[in-house]
Amino acid sequence: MLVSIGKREKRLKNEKLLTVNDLTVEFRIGRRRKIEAVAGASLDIGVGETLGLVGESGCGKSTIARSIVGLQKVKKGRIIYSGQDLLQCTKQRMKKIRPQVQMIFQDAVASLNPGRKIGKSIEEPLRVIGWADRQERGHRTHEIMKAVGLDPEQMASRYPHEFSGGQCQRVSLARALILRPRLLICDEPVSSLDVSIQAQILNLLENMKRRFELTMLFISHDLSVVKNISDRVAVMYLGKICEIASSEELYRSPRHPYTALLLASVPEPDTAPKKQKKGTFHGEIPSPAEPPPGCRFHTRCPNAKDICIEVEPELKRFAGGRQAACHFPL
Ligand SMILES: Nc1ncnc2c1ncn2[C@@H]1O[C@H](COP(=O)(O)OP(=O)(O)OP(=O)(O)O)[C@@H](O)[C@H]1O
Repeated sequence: MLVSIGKREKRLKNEKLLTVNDLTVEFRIGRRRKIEAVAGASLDIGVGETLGLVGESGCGKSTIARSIVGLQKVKKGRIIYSGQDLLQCTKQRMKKIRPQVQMIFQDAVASLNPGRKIGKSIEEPLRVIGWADRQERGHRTHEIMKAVGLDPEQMASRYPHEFSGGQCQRVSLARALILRPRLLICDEPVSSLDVSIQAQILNLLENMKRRFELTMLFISHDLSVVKNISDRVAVMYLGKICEIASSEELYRSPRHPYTALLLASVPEPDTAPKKQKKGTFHGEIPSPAEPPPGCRFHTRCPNAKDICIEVEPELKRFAGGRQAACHFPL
């Protein structure tokens, strides 16, 4: 039987596993222009917590995720994992930490080698970190395939093209979990799947979270997906975090006008009684190459005043621990 991570020390829920502090990531566009895809973002995730990260396409969600797993060069900031700054660690230290922080992506099919059998793909991370014993690798592969709902006898020797999108996402989850990570980053893991399959994968993620005592960062542009799976939610706009609150509070009473408009723009299910729309966005998202001064949201904010154009609001903490970066919080 697959042994869960029960032996790990039980930690207090309010202990932070990950703290991202003032993270700034720049991309060079052509020879002269630069964009700040992430502009001083800060967030933290408690041990055993699921933090949702939402925002419109291009706001910097994936760039934060890629920075945490070391796939992205960072200009400035700190990424503290279990008390250690990942941006300052020695190579030796990073070799130990990397297996503990794993990521799954939106396009699971593309993330698999089409010429490699599924069983071998799942086993590969163990080989990479130096597990020499073939039998042990095989055993763990077998067990993790069962855990994610893939029949090892039937499926280990098949190729990715024989699998559906949902099954490929199960395979990438198995590849991530085989290393027994503590932190799992899910970057839009269900966005390309049919709605019925989305529910299955979300349930699987919840089960795996309990079974392996995972801490999760769950990224999606879809607020309804994030709502159910997250304990807390961070909202991002144009490279900045504009609000962080418990999932329940954020959806019940958003404090940042951007969050409120995002929530109002979620389409009602066909069966829901028709309500009057609470508000809609006006204007386009500005280019991250030329972000507006002051509050980056002021060009689209229905409540903007002069100060919003001039002074950038800080991410302030309110009673109950929720945070919002707005001069006139709702
Ligand atoms: N390698 C790159 N080179 C140049 N610009 C990039 C690169 N990667 C991302 N960007 C830009 O950085 C910004 C943030 O991108 P990012 O992918 O992090 O956003 P996102 O919120 O995850 O969006 P999506 O949901 O569409 O993936 C965007 O303007 C994007 O075009």
